[in-house]
Amino acid sequence: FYAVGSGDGVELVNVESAENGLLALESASELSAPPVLQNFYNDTYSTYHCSRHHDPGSLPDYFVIGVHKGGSTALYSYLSQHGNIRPATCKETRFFVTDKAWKKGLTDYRRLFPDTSATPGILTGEGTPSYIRIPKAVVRIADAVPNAKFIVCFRNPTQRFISHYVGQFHRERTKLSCVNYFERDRDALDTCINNYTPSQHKFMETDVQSETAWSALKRLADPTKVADAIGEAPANFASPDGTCAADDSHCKRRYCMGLNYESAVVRSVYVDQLVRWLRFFPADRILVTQSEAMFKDAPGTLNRVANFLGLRPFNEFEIERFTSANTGSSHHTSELFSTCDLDSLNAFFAPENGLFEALLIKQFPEVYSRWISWDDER
Ligand SMILES: Nc1ncnc2c1ncn2[C@@H]1O[C@H](COP(=O)(O)OS(=O)(=O)O)[C@@H](OP(=O)(O)O)[C@H]1O
Repeated sequence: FYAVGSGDGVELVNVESAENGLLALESASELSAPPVLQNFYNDTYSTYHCSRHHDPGSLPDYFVIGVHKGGSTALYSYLSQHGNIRPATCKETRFFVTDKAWKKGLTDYRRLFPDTSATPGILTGEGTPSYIRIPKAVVRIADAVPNAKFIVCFRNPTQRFISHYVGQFHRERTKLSCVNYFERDRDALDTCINNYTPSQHKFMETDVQSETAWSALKRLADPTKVADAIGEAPANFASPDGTCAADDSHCKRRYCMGLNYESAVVRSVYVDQLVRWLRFFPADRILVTQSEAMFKDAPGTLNRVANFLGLRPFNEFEIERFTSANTGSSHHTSELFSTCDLDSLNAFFAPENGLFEALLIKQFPEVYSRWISWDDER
Protein backbone atom coordinates (compact mmCIF):
# COMPACT_ATOMS: atom_id res chain seq x y z
CA PHE A 1 0.00 0.00 0.00
CA TYR A 2 1.13 3.51 -0.76
CA ALA A 3 -0.24 6.66 0.75
CA VAL A 4 -1.11 9.17 -1.93
CA GLY A 5 -3.02 12.39 -1.72
CA SER A 6 -3.10 16.11 -1.97
CA GLY A 7 -4.34 18.86 0.31
CA ASP A 8 -7.78 17.29 0.41
CA GLY A 9 -6.67 14.10 2.09
CA VAL A 10 -4.50 11.05 1.84
CA GLU A 11 -5.70 7.63 0.72
CA LEU A 12 -4.14 4.21 0.77
CA VAL A 13 -3.74 2.62 -2.63
CA ASN A 14 -2.76 -0.96 -3.24
CA VAL A 15 0.00 -1.09 -5.82
CA GLU A 16 2.46 -3.87 -6.34
CA SER A 17 5.67 -1.88 -6.28
CA ALA A 18 7.00 1.64 -6.13
CA GLU A 19 7.46 1.62 -9.87
CA ASN A 20 3.90 0.46 -10.47
CA GLY A 21 2.78 3.21 -8.13
CA LEU A 22 4.60 5.79 -10.20
CA LEU A 23 3.29 4.30 -13.41
CA ALA A 24 -0.22 4.40 -11.99
CA LEU A 25 0.22 8.07 -11.18
CA GLU A 26 1.66 8.76 -14.59
CA SER A 27 -1.36 7.29 -16.29
CA ALA A 28 -3.75 8.33 -13.58
CA SER A 29 -6.08 10.29 -15.80
CA GLU A 30 -6.80 7.24 -17.91
CA LEU A 31 -10.15 5.57 -17.54
CA SER A 32 -8.77 2.53 -15.75
CA ALA A 33 -7.12 4.41 -12.91
CA PRO A 34 -8.93 4.60 -9.57
CA PRO A 35 -10.51 8.03 -9.03
CA VAL A 36 -8.21 8.83 -6.15
CA LEU A 37 -5.24 8.53 -8.49
CA GLN A 38 -6.96 10.63 -11.12
CA ASN A 39 -7.47 13.37 -8.57
CA PHE A 40 -3.92 13.10 -7.36
CA TYR A 41 -2.69 13.40 -10.91
CA ASN A 42 -4.90 16.35 -11.74
CA ASP A 43 -4.23 18.34 -8.64
CA THR A 44 -0.65 17.53 -7.75
CA TYR A 45 1.15 16.89 -11.01
CA SER A 46 -0.83 19.67 -12.65
CA THR A 47 -0.38 22.23 -9.93
CA TYR A 48 -1.88 25.65 -10.50
CA HIS A 49 1.32 27.27 -9.44
CA CYS A 50 1.65 30.70 -11.07
CA SER A 51 1.95 33.92 -9.10
CA ARG A 52 -0.97 36.36 -9.29
CA HIS A 53 -1.53 40.03 -9.95
CA HIS A 54 -3.68 41.76 -7.36
CA ASP A 55 -6.42 42.62 -9.87
CA PRO A 56 -7.81 40.40 -12.62
CA GLY A 57 -6.25 41.25 -15.99
CA SER A 58 -7.23 40.41 -19.57
CA LEU A 59 -8.06 36.97 -20.91
CA PRO A 60 -5.36 35.58 -23.23
CA ASP A 61 -5.20 36.69 -26.88
CA TYR A 62 -3.09 33.64 -27.75
CA PHE A 63 -2.19 30.21 -26.42
CA VAL A 64 0.82 28.04 -27.21
CA ILE A 65 -1.02 24.70 -27.01
CA GLY A 66 1.75 22.19 -27.67
CA VAL A 67 3.30 19.91 -28.14
CA HIS A 68 4.95 18.65 -25.01
CA LYS A 69 8.70 18.28 -25.82
CA GLY A 70 8.25 20.06 -29.11
CA GLY A 71 10.21 23.17 -28.10
CA SER A 72 7.13 24.89 -26.67
CA THR A 73 9.18 26.55 -23.90
CA ALA A 74 11.59 28.06 -26.42
CA LEU A 75 8.77 29.22 -28.70
CA TYR A 76 6.86 30.78 -25.83
CA SER A 77 9.91 32.53 -24.38
CA TYR A 78 11.01 33.84 -27.81
CA LEU A 79 7.52 35.18 -28.40
CA SER A 80 7.59 36.90 -25.01
CA GLN A 81 10.59 38.98 -26.18
CA HIS A 82 8.35 40.88 -28.61
CA GLY A 83 7.82 44.47 -27.51
CA ASN A 84 4.05 44.19 -27.95
CA ILE A 85 3.68 41.07 -25.80
CA ARG A 86 3.02 41.10 -22.06
CA PRO A 87 2.87 37.43 -21.11
CA ALA A 88 1.23 35.61 -18.19
CA THR A 89 3.06 35.41 -14.86
CA CYS A 90 4.23 31.92 -15.89
CA LYS A 91 4.30 29.89 -19.10
CA GLU A 92 2.23 26.84 -18.14
CA THR A 93 -0.80 27.97 -16.21
CA ARG A 94 -2.51 24.56 -16.82
CA PHE A 95 -5.73 26.29 -15.86
CA PHE A 96 -7.96 24.51 -18.38
CA VAL A 97 -6.70 21.03 -17.47
CA THR A 98 -6.47 21.41 -13.69
CA ASP A 99 -9.90 20.79 -12.25
CA LYS A 100 -9.23 22.60 -8.99
CA ALA A 101 -8.02 25.68 -10.84
CA TRP A 102 -10.93 25.57 -13.30
CA LYS A 103 -13.38 25.45 -10.43
CA LYS A 104 -11.90 28.69 -9.04
CA GLY A 105 -13.20 30.40 -12.15
CA LEU A 106 -12.08 32.83 -14.81
CA THR A 107 -11.74 35.84 -12.50
CA ASP A 108 -9.03 34.03 -10.60
CA TYR A 109 -7.42 32.91 -13.90
CA ARG A 110 -7.33 36.53 -15.10
CA ARG A 111 -5.06 37.40 -12.13
CA LEU A 112 -2.30 35.59 -14.06
CA PHE A 113 -2.43 38.21 -16.84
CA PRO A 114 -1.79 41.93 -17.14
CA ASP A 115 -4.68 44.23 -18.03
CA THR A 116 -4.07 45.13 -21.68
CA SER A 117 -7.49 46.63 -22.31
CA ALA A 118 -6.22 50.22 -22.26
CA THR A 119 -3.29 49.52 -24.60
CA PRO A 120 -4.50 48.46 -28.06
CA GLY A 121 -1.95 46.39 -29.95
CA ILE A 122 -0.50 44.84 -26.79
CA LEU A 123 -1.24 41.12 -26.47
CA THR A 124 -1.09 38.63 -23.64
CA GLY A 125 -1.13 34.85 -23.56
CA GLU A 126 0.08 31.64 -22.02
CA GLY A 127 1.66 28.35 -23.09
CA THR A 128 0.46 25.01 -21.75
CA PRO A 129 1.57 22.17 -24.04
CA SER A 130 -0.92 19.66 -22.63
CA TYR A 131 -3.86 21.70 -24.01
CA ILE A 132 -3.53 20.14 -27.46
CA ARG A 133 -3.90 16.59 -26.18
CA ILE A 134 -6.23 16.71 -23.16
CA PRO A 135 -9.78 16.80 -24.53
CA LYS A 136 -11.32 18.92 -21.81
CA ALA A 137 -8.92 21.79 -22.59
CA VAL A 138 -10.33 22.58 -26.02
CA VAL A 139 -13.91 22.25 -24.79
CA ARG A 140 -13.32 24.66 -21.91
CA ILE A 141 -11.25 27.13 -23.96
CA ALA A 142 -13.86 27.25 -26.72
CA ASP A 143 -16.39 28.13 -24.05
CA ALA A 144 -14.29 30.66 -22.09
CA VAL A 145 -12.04 32.35 -24.67
CA PRO A 146 -13.77 31.77 -28.01
CA ASN A 147 -11.89 34.53 -29.87
CA ALA A 148 -8.34 33.49 -28.97
CA LYS A 149 -5.64 32.33 -31.41
CA PHE A 150 -3.61 29.16 -31.03
CA ILE A 151 -0.03 28.25 -31.87
CA VAL A 152 1.21 24.69 -31.97
CA CYS A 153 4.70 23.38 -32.69
CA PHE A 154 4.86 19.75 -33.87
CA ARG A 155 8.04 17.67 -33.68
CA ASN A 156 9.06 14.42 -35.29
CA PRO A 157 6.91 11.97 -33.29
CA THR A 158 9.75 9.53 -32.65
CA GLN A 159 12.05 12.28 -31.36
CA ARG A 160 9.25 13.72 -29.24
CA PHE A 161 8.65 10.33 -27.69
CA ILE A 162 12.34 9.83 -26.90
CA SER A 163 12.67 13.31 -25.44
CA HIS A 164 9.65 12.53 -23.26
CA TYR A 165 11.12 9.20 -22.18
CA VAL A 166 14.53 10.68 -21.30
CA GLY A 167 12.82 13.42 -19.31
CA GLN A 168 10.67 10.90 -17.41
CA PHE A 169 13.71 8.74 -16.65
CA HIS A 170 15.70 11.66 -15.32
CA ARG A 171 12.79 12.74 -13.14
CA GLU A 172 12.66 9.16 -11.81
CA ARG A 173 9.13 8.61 -13.11
CA THR A 174 10.27 5.43 -14.85
CA LYS A 175 13.13 3.00 -14.56
CA LEU A 176 12.30 1.15 -17.77
CA SER A 177 14.57 1.04 -20.81
CA CYS A 178 13.35 3.05 -23.78
CA VAL A 179 12.30 -0.11 -25.64
CA ASN A 180 10.33 -1.38 -22.64
CA TYR A 181 8.76 2.03 -22.06
CA PHE A 182 7.55 2.04 -25.65
CA GLU A 183 6.38 -1.57 -25.57
CA ARG A 184 4.39 -1.01 -22.39
CA ASP A 185 2.33 1.70 -24.07
CA ARG A 186 2.06 -0.15 -27.36
CA ASP A 187 0.87 -3.30 -25.56
CA ALA A 188 -1.73 -1.32 -23.62
CA LEU A 189 -3.10 -0.05 -26.91
CA ASP A 190 -3.12 -3.54 -28.38
CA THR A 191 -5.05 -4.79 -25.36
CA CYS A 192 -7.61 -2.04 -25.84
CA ILE A 193 -7.94 -2.86 -29.55
CA ASN A 194 -8.23 -6.61 -28.92
CA ASN A 195 -10.88 -6.14 -26.24
CA TYR A 196 -12.91 -3.65 -28.28
CA THR A 197 -16.67 -4.01 -28.21
CA PRO A 198 -19.14 -1.74 -30.04
CA SER A 199 -21.32 -1.46 -26.95
CA GLN A 200 -18.63 0.34 -24.93
CA HIS A 201 -18.04 2.67 -27.85
CA LYS A 202 -20.87 5.08 -28.48
CA PHE A 203 -20.17 8.60 -29.59
CA MET A 204 -22.32 10.97 -27.64
CA GLU A 205 -22.14 13.97 -29.93
CA THR A 206 -24.70 16.01 -28.07
CA ASP A 207 -22.95 15.45 -24.75
CA VAL A 208 -19.56 16.50 -26.00
CA GLN A 209 -20.28 20.20 -25.52
CA SER A 210 -21.33 19.61 -21.96
CA GLU A 211 -18.78 19.86 -19.19
CA THR A 212 -20.48 17.14 -17.18
CA ALA A 213 -20.13 14.54 -19.93
CA TRP A 214 -16.52 13.88 -19.13
CA SER A 215 -16.72 10.32 -20.31
CA ALA A 216 -17.83 11.55 -23.71
CA LEU A 217 -14.86 13.91 -23.93
CA LYS A 218 -12.54 10.96 -23.82
CA ARG A 219 -14.10 9.57 -26.98
CA LEU A 220 -13.15 12.45 -29.19
CA ALA A 221 -10.75 10.51 -31.40
CA ASP A 222 -13.75 9.86 -33.58
CA PRO A 223 -12.65 8.03 -36.74
CA THR A 224 -15.38 9.57 -38.84
CA LYS A 225 -14.19 13.07 -37.89
CA VAL A 226 -10.62 12.23 -38.88
CA ALA A 227 -11.87 11.00 -42.26
CA ASP A 228 -13.98 14.15 -42.72
CA ALA A 229 -11.06 16.44 -41.92
CA ILE A 230 -8.85 14.63 -44.38
CA GLY A 231 -11.56 14.68 -47.00
CA GLU A 232 -11.97 10.99 -47.57
CA ALA A 233 -13.79 8.07 -46.06
CA PRO A 234 -11.47 5.07 -45.77
CA ALA A 235 -12.92 1.86 -47.10
CA ASN A 236 -14.32 -0.57 -44.55
CA PHE A 237 -15.08 2.30 -42.26
CA ALA A 238 -17.05 2.75 -39.08
CA SER A 239 -20.69 1.71 -38.90
CA PRO A 240 -23.38 4.41 -39.14
CA ASP A 241 -23.65 4.60 -35.36
CA GLY A 242 -19.94 5.44 -35.11
CA THR A 243 -18.82 2.09 -33.73
CA CYS A 244 -16.18 -0.01 -35.44
CA ALA A 245 -16.75 -3.09 -37.57
CA ALA A 246 -15.11 -6.23 -36.20
CA ASP A 247 -12.34 -6.21 -38.81
CA ASP A 248 -11.75 -2.45 -38.89
CA SER A 249 -8.44 -2.05 -37.08
CA HIS A 250 -8.01 1.59 -38.14
CA CYS A 251 -11.29 2.54 -36.48
CA LYS A 252 -10.39 0.67 -33.29
CA ARG A 253 -6.97 2.27 -33.24
CA ARG A 254 -8.57 5.75 -33.39
CA TYR A 255 -10.94 4.83 -30.56
CA CYS A 256 -8.22 3.35 -28.33
CA MET A 257 -5.84 6.22 -28.93
CA GLY A 258 -8.68 8.56 -27.96
CA LEU A 259 -9.06 6.77 -24.65
CA ASN A 260 -5.32 6.64 -23.95
CA TYR A 261 -4.43 10.25 -24.62
CA GLU A 262 -2.00 10.42 -21.69
CA SER A 263 0.12 7.55 -22.96
CA ALA A 264 3.61 8.61 -24.05
CA VAL A 265 3.24 7.11 -27.52
CA VAL A 266 -0.24 8.53 -28.09
CA ARG A 267 1.06 12.00 -27.23
CA SER A 268 3.09 11.73 -30.45
CA VAL A 269 0.00 10.96 -32.54
CA TYR A 270 -0.93 14.43 -33.68
CA VAL A 271 -3.70 13.81 -36.19
CA ASP A 272 -6.41 13.09 -33.61
CA GLN A 273 -5.33 16.06 -31.47
CA LEU A 274 -5.45 18.54 -34.34
CA VAL A 275 -8.72 17.17 -35.71
CA ARG A 276 -10.27 17.61 -32.27
CA TRP A 277 -9.23 21.29 -32.20
CA LEU A 278 -10.61 21.74 -35.71
CA ARG A 279 -14.00 20.66 -34.42
CA PHE A 280 -14.04 23.71 -32.16
CA PHE A 281 -11.99 26.32 -34.08
CA PRO A 282 -11.48 27.12 -37.78
CA ALA A 283 -8.08 26.36 -39.30
CA ASP A 284 -7.22 30.05 -39.69
CA ARG A 285 -7.23 30.48 -35.89
CA ILE A 286 -4.59 27.76 -35.42
CA LEU A 287 -0.99 28.39 -36.49
CA VAL A 288 0.79 25.11 -37.18
CA THR A 289 4.57 25.35 -36.86
CA GLN A 290 7.30 22.75 -36.86
CA SER A 291 9.95 22.21 -34.19
CA GLU A 292 12.62 21.23 -36.71
CA ALA A 293 12.09 24.52 -38.57
CA MET A 294 12.21 26.54 -35.34
CA PHE A 295 15.37 24.74 -34.18
CA LYS A 296 17.03 25.73 -37.49
CA ASP A 297 15.64 29.25 -37.85
CA ALA A 298 13.94 30.63 -34.75
CA PRO A 299 13.46 34.18 -36.14
CA GLY A 300 11.81 32.74 -39.27
CA THR A 301 9.30 30.76 -37.23
CA LEU A 302 8.72 33.56 -34.75
CA ASN A 303 8.03 36.07 -37.52
CA ARG A 304 5.33 33.72 -38.79
CA VAL A 305 3.88 33.73 -35.28
CA ALA A 306 4.06 37.54 -35.14
CA ASN A 307 2.31 37.85 -38.50
CA PHE A 308 -0.39 35.40 -37.38
CA LEU A 309 -1.02 37.48 -34.25
CA GLY A 310 -1.10 40.75 -36.21
CA LEU A 311 2.20 41.98 -34.73
CA ARG A 312 5.10 43.66 -36.55
CA PRO A 313 8.14 41.44 -37.27
CA PHE A 314 10.67 40.94 -34.47
CA ASN A 315 13.49 43.50 -34.44
CA GLU A 316 17.19 42.69 -34.00
CA PHE A 317 17.24 43.68 -30.37
CA GLU A 318 14.39 41.25 -29.58
CA ILE A 319 15.97 38.44 -31.61
CA GLU A 320 19.23 38.86 -29.68
CA ARG A 321 17.27 37.92 -26.57
CA PHE A 322 16.30 34.54 -28.07
CA THR A 323 18.63 32.83 -25.62
CA SER A 324 16.56 30.01 -24.33
CA ALA A 325 14.67 28.16 -22.27
CA ASN A 326 14.61 24.37 -22.11
CA THR A 327 17.09 23.79 -24.93
CA GLY A 328 20.35 22.00 -25.23
CA SER A 329 19.67 19.12 -22.87
CA SER A 330 19.37 17.19 -26.12
CA HIS A 331 18.32 13.58 -25.67
CA HIS A 332 20.57 12.67 -28.62
CA THR A 333 23.59 12.92 -26.34
CA SER A 334 21.99 10.90 -23.53
CA GLU A 335 23.16 7.33 -23.13
CA LEU A 336 19.50 6.42 -22.71
CA PHE A 337 19.06 7.19 -26.40
CA SER A 338 20.87 3.95 -27.26
CA THR A 339 18.15 1.98 -25.41
CA CYS A 340 15.60 3.11 -28.01
CA ASP A 341 14.69 1.19 -31.14
CA LEU A 342 14.18 3.89 -33.77
CA ASP A 343 12.90 1.49 -36.42
CA SER A 344 10.08 0.18 -34.20
CA LEU A 345 9.12 3.68 -33.16
CA ASN A 346 9.10 4.98 -36.73
CA ALA A 347 7.06 1.97 -37.85
CA PHE A 348 4.56 2.50 -35.02
CA PHE A 349 4.00 6.16 -35.93
CA ALA A 350 4.01 5.69 -39.73
CA PRO A 351 0.22 5.21 -40.23
CA GLU A 352 -0.75 8.31 -38.28
CA ASN A 353 2.12 10.33 -39.74
CA GLY A 354 0.51 9.60 -43.11
CA LEU A 355 -2.90 10.74 -41.84
CA PHE A 356 -1.33 13.85 -40.35
CA GLU A 357 0.29 14.71 -43.68
CA ALA A 358 -3.07 14.28 -45.42
CA LEU A 359 -4.64 16.58 -42.82
CA LEU A 360 -2.02 19.28 -43.47
CA ILE A 361 -2.52 19.01 -47.23
CA LYS A 362 -6.26 19.39 -46.83
CA GLN A 363 -6.56 21.93 -44.01
CA PHE A 364 -3.17 23.71 -43.91
CA PRO A 365 -1.82 23.66 -47.51
CA GLU A 366 0.39 26.71 -46.96
CA VAL A 367 2.01 25.04 -43.95
CA TYR A 368 2.47 21.82 -45.87
CA SER A 369 4.19 23.61 -48.75
CA ARG A 370 7.10 24.47 -46.43
CA TRP A 371 7.02 21.33 -44.28
CA ILE A 372 10.41 19.76 -43.56
CA SER A 373 10.45 15.96 -43.61
CA TRP A 374 10.22 14.36 -40.19
CA ASP A 375 13.41 12.51 -41.20
CA ASP A 376 15.38 15.68 -40.69
CA GLU A 377 15.92 15.20 -36.97
CA ARG A 378 16.53 11.46 -36.87
N1 LIG B 1 16.64 25.72 -30.46
C1 LIG B 1 16.55 24.43 -30.17
N2 LIG B 1 17.35 23.53 -30.77
C2 LIG B 1 17.24 22.21 -30.48
N3 LIG B 1 16.38 21.70 -29.57
C3 LIG B 1 15.58 22.56 -28.96
C4 LIG B 1 15.61 23.95 -29.21
N4 LIG B 1 14.68 24.51 -28.44
C5 LIG B 1 14.08 23.52 -27.73
N5 LIG B 1 14.63 22.35 -28.04
C6 LIG B 1 14.27 21.02 -27.50
O1 LIG B 1 12.86 20.96 -27.24
C7 LIG B 1 12.64 20.04 -26.17
C8 LIG B 1 11.89 20.71 -25.05
O2 LIG B 1 10.57 20.97 -25.50
P1 LIG B 1 9.50 21.71 -24.60
O3 LIG B 1 10.04 23.00 -24.13
O4 LIG B 1 8.24 21.75 -25.37
O5 LIG B 1 9.37 20.72 -23.36
S1 LIG B 1 8.24 20.76 -22.24
O6 LIG B 1 7.12 20.00 -22.76
O7 LIG B 1 7.88 22.14 -21.96
O8 LIG B 1 8.85 20.07 -21.10
C9 LIG B 1 14.03 19.58 -25.72
O9 LIG B 1 14.30 18.39 -26.48
P2 LIG B 1 15.33 17.24 -26.07
O10 LIG B 1 16.63 17.94 -25.78
O11 LIG B 1 15.41 16.38 -27.27
O12 LIG B 1 14.79 16.57 -24.87
C10 LIG B 1 14.89 20.75 -26.15
O13 LIG B 1 16.27 20.45 -26.27
